[in-house]
Amino acid sequence: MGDVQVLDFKSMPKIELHAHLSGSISRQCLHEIWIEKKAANKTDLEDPLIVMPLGKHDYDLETFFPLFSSYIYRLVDDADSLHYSTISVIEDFAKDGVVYLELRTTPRALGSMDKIAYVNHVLTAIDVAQQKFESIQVRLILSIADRRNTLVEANEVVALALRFRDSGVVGLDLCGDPTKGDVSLFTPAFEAAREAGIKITVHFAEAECSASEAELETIMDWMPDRLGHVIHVPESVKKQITAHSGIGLELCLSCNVQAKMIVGSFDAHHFGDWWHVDGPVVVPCTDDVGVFGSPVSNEWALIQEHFHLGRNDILGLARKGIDVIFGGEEQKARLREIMW
Ligand SMILES: CNc1ncnc2c1ncn2[C@@H]1O[C@H](COP(=O)(O)O)[C@@H](O)[C@H]1O
Repeated sequence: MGDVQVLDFKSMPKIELHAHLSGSISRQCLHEIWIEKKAANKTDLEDPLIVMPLGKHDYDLETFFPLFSSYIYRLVDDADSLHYSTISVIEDFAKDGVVYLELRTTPRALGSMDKIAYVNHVLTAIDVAQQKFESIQVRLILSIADRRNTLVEANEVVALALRFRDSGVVGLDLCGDPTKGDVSLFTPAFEAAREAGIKITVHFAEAECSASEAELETIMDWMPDRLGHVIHVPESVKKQITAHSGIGLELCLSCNVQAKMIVGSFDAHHFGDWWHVDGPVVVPCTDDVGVFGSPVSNEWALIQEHFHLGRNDILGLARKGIDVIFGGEEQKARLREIMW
């Protein structure tokens, strides 16, 4: 396909289904929050532009997860910064041409704000942002974000998803450092979610240590609607996925390359194995654009460059993503109208 873009990927109306809220905050936005807090004597953290310099995106799994506990969560730690950063993230996606966004976040208790209030604050910020940036519609997925959580903690997230299901929460996610924990502990929580009709997406085979057949079988038994990353998948499980018509695969190219989660670079990404397979639906996603620095328009440009998809392949693939959103029939109809 050469280096001529077949499409203006920024203008192309796009879907984004795998974006972690705290990892999607731009460094500029973190910097603005820091300036305000510094002036009000509310932080002793260093400037985010020093901690995470602009242009630095080569975080691997060892350096990536501590960014949250050691910095981002300590800066975004109250209602004002949560509100401001959520709106900023949505603005960035809207300006990149995303017309439907499923953000995901881990309910956190922040000072006097409990987890219920956290979800409420994020949903309020989503409402405000949707009014301001009319081209984008946003729904929320709640994450069980630490594989070391207890079943009680996981059940708490399921209860929150149920509580807020009529206010914009559409699904449940399992994420967190793949080198930690035993996912089978969460089976009752995911079974309860499924029985209640909550859509499920799970980080799947992200690292070799989280890709044992036992772990992947456990997750497949939860009957997830979508899988995230899908990297170290043994042949037997690949067959299972292929046979599962309509399962969504949220593939995050830049994240996987930057974090060295795959061997080799973009050309070696498993997007190449999956995008044309009948049955599963591949959706290119950013994961943590604030960290890895590649907006979803750029993910599409990388796909065109490295996998040589033509205009019709790209538009067809982008439209197929509509089938695996969690946002319901009304959103699907809207997207079928506006996507190219
Ligand atoms: C390599 N990619 C990834 N793999 C697994 N978990 C990830 C992730 N990227 C982000 N998170 C999870 O999302 C949280 C931040 O957003 P929220 O505070 O929830 O909005 C992180 O703490 C991590 O648990």
